[in-house]
Amino acid sequence: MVDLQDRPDLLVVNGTVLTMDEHGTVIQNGAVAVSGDSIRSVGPAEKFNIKGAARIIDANGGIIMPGLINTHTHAAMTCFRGLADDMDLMTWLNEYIFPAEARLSHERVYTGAMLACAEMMLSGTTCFADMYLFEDAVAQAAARAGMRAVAGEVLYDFDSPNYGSIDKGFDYTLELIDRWRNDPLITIAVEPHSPYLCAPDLLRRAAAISEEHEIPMIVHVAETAGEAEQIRKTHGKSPVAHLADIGVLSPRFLACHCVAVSQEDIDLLRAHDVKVSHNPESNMKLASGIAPVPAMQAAGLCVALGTDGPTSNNNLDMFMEMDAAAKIHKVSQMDPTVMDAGTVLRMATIDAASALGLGNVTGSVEPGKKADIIVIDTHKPHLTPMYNICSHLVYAAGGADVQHVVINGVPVVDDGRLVSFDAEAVMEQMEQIAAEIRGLHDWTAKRANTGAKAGKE
Ligand SMILES: CSC[C@H]1O[C@@H](n2cnc3c(O)ncnc32)[C@H](O)[C@@H]1O
Ligand SMILES: [Zn+2]
Repeated sequence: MVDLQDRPDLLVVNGTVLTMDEHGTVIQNGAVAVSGDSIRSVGPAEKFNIKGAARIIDANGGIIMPGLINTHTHAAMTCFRGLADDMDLMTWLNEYIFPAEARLSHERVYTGAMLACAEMMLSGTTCFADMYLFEDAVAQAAARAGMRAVAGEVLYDFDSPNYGSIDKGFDYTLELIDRWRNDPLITIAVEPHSPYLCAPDLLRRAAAISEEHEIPMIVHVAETAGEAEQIRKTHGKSPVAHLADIGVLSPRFLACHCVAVSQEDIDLLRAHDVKVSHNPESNMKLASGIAPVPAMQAAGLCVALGTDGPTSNNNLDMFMEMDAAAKIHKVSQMDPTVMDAGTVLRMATIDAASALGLGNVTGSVEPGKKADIIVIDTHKPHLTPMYNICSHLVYAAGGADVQHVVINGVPVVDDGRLVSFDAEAVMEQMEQIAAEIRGLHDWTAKRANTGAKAGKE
């Protein structure tokens, strides 16, 4: 018997536990005991006194595993999902997204982020890293929803609709750090947008804050070849070499995308122990390219997964992201052995936690870690039979198969229903925001994706 002197607050039983610990331990008919916000013990079910638990979650023969971690998104961009698709990054940003974002407010970002939290929790994501405007609203939304989040206000060289000039942007970031310092769910990061929108001085100031407060620094890096070209023209080197030269790379630096990087760039990233967030669906949708992830992993880099914002993906489902990550590199290298399912699962769990500096907090089902746990219902036609758990999770399962979600010891999705807040009310508020956005412009006049040319409309 596992020594459970006190009654656990929660016992998750009757499932296969995929721990994602360093040995890749899988426990058939396992159980996980939770006390307060933390995992107390993990093992075969027969070692637990089931009657002793205050609350029981029955996994019903399914999979008990760590919650998925989305290492790069712009959650509140749910406000603009589907507003503009099928165009390149710069057209999309300059002609559609920036004009729409000029009307953002704290309240709208809060609603957009709440909606994103509902979508993420229902599809098994327990933690996300966010970069956006009015980021205090995102932190408030995540805390209210009961989600773990790493949140950072975007910083760039021009005036922001939130804080105005860059000095105020740094003040805003420092206030966020102060306000959320002891929060159980929220970590603040410093988040300059990218080397193409941030001068070296801004990037150095951000790096100093990251170092002083020991918080992540999250930056878009080498998302497209066009961006790399622009940096080469301005600074005479690649975006990664430029960042290394100005002295801002560190183990706390999370570089998002890293599509347009060379082997020398990869070696530089490794030398500084920089972490990478890979966003394959966004990179495909915006035709940005394919990040050389197998080469990064071969060099020993920690590469995690992220969806990017819900306007460039267009969903926040990490199961779909895992599927895409596993397949895109196979076809690009014409080699089906690259990016196997187990590797991809690590990128969405334990490697993602490490990339965010949360490796001791979350990302695996192990005693002492916070109880961020999901249960997958495998009693479904598309998951029967199950020869290999990792294979099913990456190639066959979807967010809709998530049955239970526990974050920081609190059940937030129960039998497929969100229980931590009223998602219906948030959807109604979002419809009001959308009505105003629709009224801003004749968006459809510019849009190329109506299918009209093909005679579909
Ligand atoms: C990310 S918050 C700041 C700013 O960036 C815009 N943005 C959204 N997605 C992307 C992307 O993939 N690359 C670069 N910039 C992006 C967002 O709309 C905000 O204005
Ligand atoms: Zn992004």
